[in-house]
Amino acid sequence: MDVQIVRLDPDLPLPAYAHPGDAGADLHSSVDVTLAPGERALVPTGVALALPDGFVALIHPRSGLAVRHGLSIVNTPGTVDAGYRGEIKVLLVNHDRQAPVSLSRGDRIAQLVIQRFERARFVEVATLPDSARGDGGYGSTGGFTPA
Ligand SMILES: O=c1ccn([C@H]2C[C@H](O)[C@@H](COP(=O)(O)OP(=O)(O)OP(=O)(O)O)O2)c(=O)[nH]1
Ligand SMILES: [Mg+2]
Repeated sequence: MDVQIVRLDPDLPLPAYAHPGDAGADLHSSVDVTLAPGERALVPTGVALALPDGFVALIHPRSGLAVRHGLSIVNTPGTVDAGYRGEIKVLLVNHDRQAPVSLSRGDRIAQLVIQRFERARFVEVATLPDSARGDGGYGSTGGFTPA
């Protein structure tokens, strides 16, 4: 599928899939930034998209940065609406308790997953149909015993 993209920062690479079959295209930081433990920052990526109607782009964290540095995204997954024409930004957070995380311009900081979605027409009813789960949730099926 073609998706129109504008490079707001001419020297940065476009988002790219690392391997055939990957769901996420990596987004690059357009700035150098250091996050202290617990700190968050809205990091620009230097690109803007025009998604076709019926599609959404979700901004997911990268697992390697999460494992190695405790780096995640506050509002994960971030939602990029089809009608949004502004710069895509990533709200990074450093969850590490001790170490700051330094990112350089050009680093791959997050990944963009483009999906189709359904638009609901909310039909109000007095009662919902029965289901096997009912209102059970939040661990109703059991969990695990921590070691
Ligand atoms: O991580 C994100 C989340 C959002 N956006 C952009 C695209 C999205 O279409 C727009 C609005 O996002 P969202 O709906 O999550 O934010 P909101 O707080 O509801 O703001 P608004 O009132 O503008 O919808 O901001 C990003 O660039 N990165
Ligand atoms: Mg919104």
